[in-house]
Amino acid sequence: MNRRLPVADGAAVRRRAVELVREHRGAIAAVTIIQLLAALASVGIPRVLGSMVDLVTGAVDANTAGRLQGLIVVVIALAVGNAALTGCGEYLARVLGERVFAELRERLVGSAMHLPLSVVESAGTGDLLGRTGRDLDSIRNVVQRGVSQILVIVLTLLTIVAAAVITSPQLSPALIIPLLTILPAASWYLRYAVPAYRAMNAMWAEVDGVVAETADQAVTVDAHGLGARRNRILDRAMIEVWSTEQYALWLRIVLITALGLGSFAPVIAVVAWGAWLAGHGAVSLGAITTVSLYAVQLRTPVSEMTFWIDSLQTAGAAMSRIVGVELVAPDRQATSSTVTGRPPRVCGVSYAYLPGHDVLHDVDLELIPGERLAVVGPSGSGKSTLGRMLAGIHPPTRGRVTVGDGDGVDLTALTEDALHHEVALVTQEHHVFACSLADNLRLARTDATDAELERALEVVGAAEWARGLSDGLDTLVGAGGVQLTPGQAQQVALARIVLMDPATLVLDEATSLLDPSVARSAERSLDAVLAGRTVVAIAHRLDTAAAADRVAVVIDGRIVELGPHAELLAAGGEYARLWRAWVSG
Ligand SMILES: Nc1ncnc2c1ncn2[C@@H]1O[C@H](COP(=O)(O)OP(=O)(O)OP(=O)(O)O)[C@@H](O)[C@H]1O
Repeated sequence: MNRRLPVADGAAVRRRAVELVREHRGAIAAVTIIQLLAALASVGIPRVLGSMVDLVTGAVDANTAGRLQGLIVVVIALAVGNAALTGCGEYLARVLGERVFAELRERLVGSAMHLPLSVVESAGTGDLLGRTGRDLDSIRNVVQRGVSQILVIVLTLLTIVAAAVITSPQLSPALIIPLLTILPAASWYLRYAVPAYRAMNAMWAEVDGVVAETADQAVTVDAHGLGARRNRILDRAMIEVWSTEQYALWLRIVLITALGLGSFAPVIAVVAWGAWLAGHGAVSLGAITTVSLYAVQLRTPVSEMTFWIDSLQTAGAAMSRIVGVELVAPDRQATSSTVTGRPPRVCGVSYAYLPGHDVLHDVDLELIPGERLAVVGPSGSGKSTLGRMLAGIHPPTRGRVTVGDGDGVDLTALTEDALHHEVALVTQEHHVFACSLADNLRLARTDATDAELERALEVVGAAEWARGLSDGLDTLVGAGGVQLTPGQAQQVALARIVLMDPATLVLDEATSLLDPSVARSAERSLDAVLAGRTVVAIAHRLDTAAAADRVAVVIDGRIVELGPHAELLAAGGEYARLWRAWVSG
């Protein structure tokens, strides 16, 4: 079942925006004051030009030329002041925007890193990738530039309207009334655009998910000839994206048309109404010049407003998906970090990936310190799920998995560091991240020294090839760097385990996917890592079980047999049956 990550509602997004404004109120106030001064300088220019018109159309005397020169100097000073203030405001706004965007990005990555695994698995990686990629990109421009631009637009509009009223109360209605026609168009647009953009982003996430999953599982898709089916799924998703994009485009066209009319109408109305008033001697030519220039000045912020209203809607929809990631409730609460004694103990544990569908039923299992326990059973019986419970990856739906003496501490009550010191899971996935070898290893323990990294590589038999790398531990590995072989990648994964130094290890078929020549050296590396630890090996190959101290047989989510290989064989039950089937090939 695919359950998407939550999407925050408008109130939660507004709360987050208010929080951001509060955190950066000093910088926002500085930008606002500077942009307000720039807007005042800008509306001052038409006012002075109007005075110049009045000066030359009025009675000309000996002082007129001198006064004209003085006004020209004022116009130039206002223009220079406006340019300087705008530049300064823009610079401060950009710095602020970059800072806020970086904070948002870090917070999103932090929330994503701590999402419960079960939530990510159920939502699909596409949804999360969409939020950390496309959604973050959609808000980038608005946060980095938009906030200051919107501030400039609002301040410019308010200052122009105020200046028009002050210049000529009779003329200003011709500027204000046509401008107000924009409001119903904008509010109509906002009502329909937000849900449309939200749906569009969700559909894009679907497309991203299908593409990522197909690329990720390319070998399986190829092997089973699933290419055509995957294409059909992608086509269906793209058709839905296309129709939502088309609808959003139609909304945008209506808005652009309305704003275009709304920005042009004041110019015509001011000139026409001004001509009528001037004919009746109610206003001067200078006042008409000033207010007409204001009407022309309005056109730029109004047309820019179209762009930013649209960007704000996309960003608002993206922001609700980004804030949504923070709303996922944690599946654990770290309360205790010190544990001593016993390895994990499973008490009455049941687990359901989907509510009401238990895949483990009331399981009890007590590990003996230092033992090797093999978990065997048919495919789908719940072995891996039990392994994940023992490693503290999923909290049990019912029951407890504890470590330590006495009553024990729930694995889910441990901090991440404390949990990794108690138990770790080794799977077949040995991802090498695109960064230095040292950083790859320090994922396990951030404070490990170079000497400790080298020792960990030594333990897993990787010291020799690591020393041969051009920059040693600082060599870039993974995509774009030195490509490690599957065997080396596994050694890196095992070296991480050495650095974590967990008391118990859960191996989920750790070496079964490697080719036999690699598997032999990998097993040697693995043996070195296992020494001195309690080990739970989830095994497909029953020779692993024969070599273990005890074997747990899992059938239909229950441990039906538990004991040493020889005892279970002699008992002639489920294990004996599995063993006979395995031996006969
Ligand atoms: N992420 C998941 N979401 C939903 N169901 C799951 C998930 N992972 C496993 N299951 C189901 O839980 C049951 C137990 O699966 P599990 O992988 O634990 O079995 P297994 O014994 O390890 O199987 P195998 O030997 O094939 O790996 C199966 O029915 C499986 O389909």
